[in-house]
Amino acid sequence: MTRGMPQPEEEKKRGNKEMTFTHEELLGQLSYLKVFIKEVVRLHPPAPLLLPRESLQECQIQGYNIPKQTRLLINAWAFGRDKSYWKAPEQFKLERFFDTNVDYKGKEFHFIPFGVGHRICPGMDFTMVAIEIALANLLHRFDWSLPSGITIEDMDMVEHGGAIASRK
Ligand code: HEM
Repeated sequence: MTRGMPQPEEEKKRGNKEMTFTHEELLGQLSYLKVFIKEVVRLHPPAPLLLPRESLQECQIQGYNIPKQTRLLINAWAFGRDKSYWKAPEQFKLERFFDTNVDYKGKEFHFIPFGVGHRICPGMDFTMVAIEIALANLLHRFDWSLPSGITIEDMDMVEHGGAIASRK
């Protein structure tokens, strides 16, 4: 048991006897949750095009001439689904993160849901902890199921394009 977790008596009252974990089990589940959140932001970065940038001077990138003051959008959504970096990129697969250090902190350019470089999102660490706490509480406190008659296949997670990701 960890501090803050409901005590067995409390669990019994709620008729929820199976919800007590050893410290190791809890840590295992929390690492699983972290990887789960990583996979969500890989496939669905909340700011798919990051923030717009502007070139300060004329330059050439891969043979393309980029004039001064060109507005540049970086498609982080596409990087997260690039076949040359991710195996079966369209699949939601937690395993892809199990034995690797690939992270969203701006070192790997194919995984940049919070941007990269000196304008990287300063709220990144706060956000990831906040999502983890909120999700852990929702999962712990409620029994989740789809409404009757609805299957996973019926859930359409397709997003509409735009500055902020939301479902179509
Ligand atoms: C899921 C949550 C969030 C996502 C996906 C996100 C993502 C981003 C992205 C992609 C950028 C642009 C980085 C770039 O262009 O390289 C950014 C910038 C920024 N974010 Fe976040 N963000 C999140 C939450 C937050 C929170 C909670 C805060 C504040 C507490 C925050 C504060 C900022 C600020 C101030 C910038 C501008 C940084 C700069 O231009 O120097 N963000 N964020």
